[in-house]
Amino acid sequence: MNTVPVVTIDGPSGSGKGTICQLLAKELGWHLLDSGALYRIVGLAAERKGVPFDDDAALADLAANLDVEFRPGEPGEPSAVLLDGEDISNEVRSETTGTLASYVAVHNPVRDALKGLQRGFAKSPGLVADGRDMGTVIFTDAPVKIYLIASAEERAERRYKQLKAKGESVNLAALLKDIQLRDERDMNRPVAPLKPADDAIVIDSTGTAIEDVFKQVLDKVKSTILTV
Ligand SMILES: Nc1ncnc2c1ncn2[C@@H]1O[C@H](COP(=O)(O)OP(=O)(O)O)[C@@H](O)[C@H]1O
Ligand SMILES: Nc1ccn([C@H]2C[C@H](O)[C@@H](COP(=O)(O)OP(=O)(O)O)O2)c(=O)n1
Repeated sequence: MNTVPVVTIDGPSGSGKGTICQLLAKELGWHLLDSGALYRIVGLAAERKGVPFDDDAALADLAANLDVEFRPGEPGEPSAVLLDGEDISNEVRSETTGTLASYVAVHNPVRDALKGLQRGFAKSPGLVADGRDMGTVIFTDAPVKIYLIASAEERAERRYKQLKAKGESVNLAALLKDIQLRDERDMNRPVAPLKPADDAIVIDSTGTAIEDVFKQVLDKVKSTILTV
């Protein structure tokens, strides 16, 4: 039984998990687990080391022995990610790496290899956990579970604006297609598929401002955890 309070926020790509998790962790002064970053790092490491994406044993070995370090960034900035001592922060967050992550994430041995590492993030005073299976597999007894969704069209638009702001050349139709393919792979894999936990609160953020989504989540956390 986990005595450290955990809030899980799961959902598809572009639903706003990362944004809401960062705001919440900052507001509460809690730890943050970006579980997607772990799958991204395994995907990137596999590509760099030439490990085939269907070799689940070799991928799991890679996941279990990652030489990875997270260095806290400036206030408001994401932390830097170092793989084998090299700063890979930019590659880790690219759309291509998100796709690689969703390929390695279908393998049960890879997911098993990352379980202990993820659960180790639950430290006092609390944890906000961002991912696909935080509420259904990793932190099943979390007192607050949120499942964040938005239409695929709006998620693609959000990504388009985000990448454009970073100066990347992007194509909206291609982004929508990528999002739909990733949804399909994440939701239909046999192990830990993306779906709401039975006790999750589903929030549809389509057409809803970030501040309003955050308020809904914070109200729920306050009424469930912070009053007991
Ligand atoms: N409710 C919202 N309305 C509009 N834009 C949003 C909303 N939530 C998130 N965004 C924007 O969408 C982009 C993707 O959000 P992010 O939090 O990275 O999603 P995820 O972690 O689920 O992939 C970011 O640029 C973010 O600012
Ligand atoms: N807990 C998790 C987190 C991510 N994954 C996989 C599936 C996702 O498509 C990729 C990338 O996840 P990530 O949350 O970083 O991606 P988005 O920011 O939502 O685009 O990793 C997973 O299987 N389980």
